[in-house]
Amino acid sequence: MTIDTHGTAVDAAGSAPDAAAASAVRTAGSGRPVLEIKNLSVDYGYGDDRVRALRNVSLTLREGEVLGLAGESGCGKSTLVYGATRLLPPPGLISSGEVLYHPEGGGEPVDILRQSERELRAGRWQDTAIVFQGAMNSLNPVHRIGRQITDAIAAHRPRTSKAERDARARELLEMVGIDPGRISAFPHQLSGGMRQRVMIAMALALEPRVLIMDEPTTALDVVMQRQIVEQIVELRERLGFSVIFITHDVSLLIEIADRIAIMYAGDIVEQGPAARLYRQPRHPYTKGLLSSFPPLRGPRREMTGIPGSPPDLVNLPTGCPYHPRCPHAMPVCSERLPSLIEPTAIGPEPDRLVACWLDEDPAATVPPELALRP
Ligand SMILES: Nc1ncnc2c1ncn2[C@@H]1O[C@H](COP(=O)(O)OP(=O)(O)OP(=O)(O)O)[C@@H](O)[C@H]1O
Repeated sequence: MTIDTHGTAVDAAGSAPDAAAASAVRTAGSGRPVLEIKNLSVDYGYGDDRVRALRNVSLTLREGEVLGLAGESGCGKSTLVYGATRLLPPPGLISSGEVLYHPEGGGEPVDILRQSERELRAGRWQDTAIVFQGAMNSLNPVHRIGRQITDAIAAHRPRTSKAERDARARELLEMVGIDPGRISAFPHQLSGGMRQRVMIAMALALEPRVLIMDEPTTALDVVMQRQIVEQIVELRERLGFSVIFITHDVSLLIEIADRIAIMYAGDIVEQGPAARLYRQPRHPYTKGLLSSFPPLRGPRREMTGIPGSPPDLVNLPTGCPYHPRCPHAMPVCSERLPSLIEPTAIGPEPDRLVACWLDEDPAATVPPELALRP
């Protein structure tokens, strides 16, 4: 057992048995990008009062992977996926960036931010489908669930016959664990978990390559959460789509994600393979998050949480926005914003990016007594 530069215990083989076991059963993606978000910035409102919800965020989703996006409430997780899919509610405004969608078969990527409304509509559901936060409440209460699924299919595939659409709706219900005999049920006749499964069935109706799920299980009890999450993972392995899974519960992501990106105050502060990120979190904020949620399996960790609260996005602190809460803050942290780069202080680590001065410049490491206190 060794202790890394941030004081995290790692075993000699560099493995965390619990998380590694969970990730071993997952299917690895091809590694080819399917969605590339580049330098995306989003503000809500204008002028000095604007909320700087995203600042130059870059993130790549690869074919066939589950990419987890975690961070405290208000850090910009939803804004990132709604911005990337052009579904931002007003007064959200994209001020810069591009979002490249790589079509199946390796054609030229298209920039979603520059597509016409018609092109966007064609791609929605077919290329990228989203299950929104609280989606189960967006089913129409006066229509049977079967009709709501077949309407979604008809809107994109008008040439299909009614019989084909009905058969597909039954198949989709079965796929998400609902008895196809319930096709004539109204939403109020189903439990919350079943309604959420219907929404997932609708999202999968046109076999999208990318499925975005924004806190898909938050409103459900833990048993139902677990069942639905397992189902999504199983469907992903069977159908091969890529998933962006948003949650504030990083422990859940360790179980289901191939890679995890951690957001803080409108930016990504760390990303890497799920098991490695769990075993050896590099950014102090990632460590704080990990100590805020009990692990679902494996040895217990001490739950300490993160002192303080996230910054006001209208008046961000100078330098690294986490420095006022960071137990390792140094003078440089309040002066300059660290870039999201391969951690050089410990030597390059495959597929890991960190935005922290501790990892960027070994010479910047100072004894604790000289560290800047909040
Ligand atoms: N319509 C809006 N008008 C003004 N500010 C907004 C609006 N929507 C979001 N914001 C702000 O943008 C920031 C990012 O919000 P966002 O919902 O993307 O965060 P999140 O990480 O998804 O949070 P949660 O986990 O609570 O959903 C927050 O500070 C929020 O207050």
